Order: sequence, then C-alpha cells, then structure tokens
Amino acid sequence: MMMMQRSSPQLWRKMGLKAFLFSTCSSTPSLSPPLVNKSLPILGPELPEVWIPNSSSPPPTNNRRSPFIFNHDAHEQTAVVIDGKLMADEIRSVIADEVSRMKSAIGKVPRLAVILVGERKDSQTYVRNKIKACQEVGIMSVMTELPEDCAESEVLNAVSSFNENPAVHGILVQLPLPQHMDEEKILNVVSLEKDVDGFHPLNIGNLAMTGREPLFIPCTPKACIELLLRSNVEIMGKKAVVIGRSNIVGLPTSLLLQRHHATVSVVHAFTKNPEEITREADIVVSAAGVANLVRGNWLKPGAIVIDVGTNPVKDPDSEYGYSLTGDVCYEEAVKVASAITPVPGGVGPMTIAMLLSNTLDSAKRAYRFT
Ligand SMILES: Nc1nc(=O)c2c([nH]1)NC[C@@H]1CN(c3ccc(C(=O)N[C@@H](CCC(=O)O)C(=O)O)cc3)C=[N+]21
Repeated sequence: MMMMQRSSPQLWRKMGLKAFLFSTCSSTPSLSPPLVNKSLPILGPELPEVWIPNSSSPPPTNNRRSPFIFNHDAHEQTAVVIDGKLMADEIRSVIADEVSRMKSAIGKVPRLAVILVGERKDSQTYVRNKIKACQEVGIMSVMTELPEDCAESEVLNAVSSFNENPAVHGILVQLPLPQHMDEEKILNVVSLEKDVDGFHPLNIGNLAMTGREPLFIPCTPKACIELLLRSNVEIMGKKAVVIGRSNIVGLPTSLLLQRHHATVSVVHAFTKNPEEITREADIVVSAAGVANLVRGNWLKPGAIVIDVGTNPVKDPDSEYGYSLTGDVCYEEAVKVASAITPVPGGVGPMTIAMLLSNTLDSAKRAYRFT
C-alpha cells in the first residue's frame, strides 16, 4: 500500500501493466462457445431493474424526516443536515436578479415550455411546482397538456413547435410518459439547444467524454454536486458510490462525479454485495427509488450522504395519505454519516433550482447575453 501511495505515475502505470499481464496469464478461462451469437448482444441483456433489499431487520416504522421530531435521541446524531431548500433559495435569488438584469438590458426573459402527458398526480404536482418556481424568478412558462391516450405524434408535434419557437429557450417533457409511447424517440427530438433536462444523448455523451462540454447537465445530478460543493465537501480523490444507474439520475451522476475526479462505483439491482461496496464510500449518492433501502450499516462512519429518493410511502397522518421518504433510512443514517440531505428539503428543491439555472443559461446563450 505504502509503495502505491509514494510511486510515480510512470511506476504506477508499469505496475498496472504487470497486474494486467498477471491477470491474463495466471488464469486461462476457456471461452467456449465463442460469443458470436447475435442474440447475445455485447451490450448485455435488458433486464428489469428490481431491487430486493436483503436487510435482516426491518427499518424503523416512523418515517418522519425532520430532525426536530427526534429530540429524544438527538444526542446520537452525528450528521450535519444539508439544507437543500435554503441553498436552493440562495441560487433562486441570484437567478431572479439575472433575469431582471436581462430584461432591463435587452427586453427579453427566459421561457420554459413544459409538456405533460396524462393525469398522474405526482407528475401534475411536480410540473405545478416547476411552473411556480419559474414565476417566482421571472422566467416565463408555457405548458402543453395532452391526454394519457393521445397519439405519440401529438407529443412529437408539441416538441417540434416549441423547437421552432425562438421565444422558448427550454423544453421539458415530464417523465414518465405513458407506456405506449417511445420515450427515446420523443427525447431525441428535443432541440439540443433547448434540452434543459440534459437528457439528449449528445448532451449525455459529451458529459461522459473528457474535454467535451455538454450544453446542459441534467438537473438532479447537477443538484447533487451543487449540494456537495456548497457544503464544502471535497470530491477530488474521494471514493463515491452511486446507487442506481437510471439514465436521468444514476448514470449522469456517476459521470459528473468522475469529472470531479472522484473514484466512482455504481451499485445496482444486480450487485451482489451493495452494502459492502457502499460502506467503502466517502460520498454516497442514492438514486434507487426504493424507500429505506440504504440502512445505517451500509455507511462508513463520517460518510456524506446525498439522498435522491422521493418515494411515496403510506402515512395515515398526512393530508394525502402518504408522505415522501428517501432511499436512505434517515434515522439510522444521521447517527453514522457526517452530513446528509433530508427528504423532503434536500435534493428536490435544488433540482428545481438547477432547472431554472439551465433555462436562464439557455436564454443567455440564445441572445448572446453575458
Ligand atoms: N423531464 C423530467 N425532468 C425531471 O426533472 C423530472 C421528471 N421528468 N419526472 C419526475 C422527476 C422527479 N423530480 C423532482 C423534482 C423536484 C422534487 C421536489 O422538489 N421535491 C420536494 C418535495 C415536493 C413535495 O412535497 O411534493 C422536496 O424534496 O423537498 C421532487 C422530484 C423531477 N423529475
């Protein structure tokens, strides 16, 4: 270990090469039959991402997130609570100033177009929150609502008309789309210059490649990094584990952490020992979409925890019969981690701030306003 730490990059590379030679020479697995069959694509089989938590004890039943409700064991808490709402408010106030500076200088304001298909209650709430957030900073918004059973071509037409409208700087197609629609086809049509969600394959590709700059970085991954940076967490050289590999969160978050020079492992539904791998991490970003998946014993003492999950769980005490819970078992994690984002009030509000920021950047780029 000591040798490794002191060695020069050249020596390190040589050692790497040696290790590679050993690994190829010491074991000679027989590769039969050869993998030439087209039905076994080299990209791997597509399998449903189903998480099976294998924890021995059930998580605490009280899912309340607020640290204030846990006064009785507050002395056991080691973690600083990262206040995403407060940090997002600070960013939103800077955005509001920028929007008004733009308005008085060139008489233009940014505009976000939102396309909502279907009547999902959660999607309606998210979209309403995004539009309200736009209003509060002076960003204009326009929304197209389409019924669940509309044709895919209607969604494509809505995207195209926003693509062609020069007064629109950002286009957001709320996900998930109804089952019968081809999400890939629809997202591919969103103009690269207006892709404020950062879901276009070219934006993701440029994010993945060293030395290239995507026009937009997806909002939730950007929010995770912003929360780390504003909490003065050093990312460079740290071990980070991302739990989940979705196109919209897990994958781009792992890419972005690598661009910040973290050593990144991705844990997913087929990982054999997720808790062991996660326990190695200095920084844990969980985006699995499974309530209370990450238990206290998954964490290294002092780890930084960013909880992306917003999972609805039954809660008879709450107004709508359910409340939002993260992927991380908060009550356990606050006793182990050194910092943690709450749900709600962590990544969610910051995600919306990043959407506003991307929309402002897009408008500035369109008008060459600096
Ligand atoms: N094209 C697209 N872009 C998205 O960015 C996108 C999407 N589709 N589909 C759904 C997910 C989910 N998402 C959230 C954003 C903010 C909160 C948020 O602000 N949550 C609040 C709580 C909100 C509440 O209490 O209802 C919080 O965590 O404090 C949550 C979730 C964006 N998504």
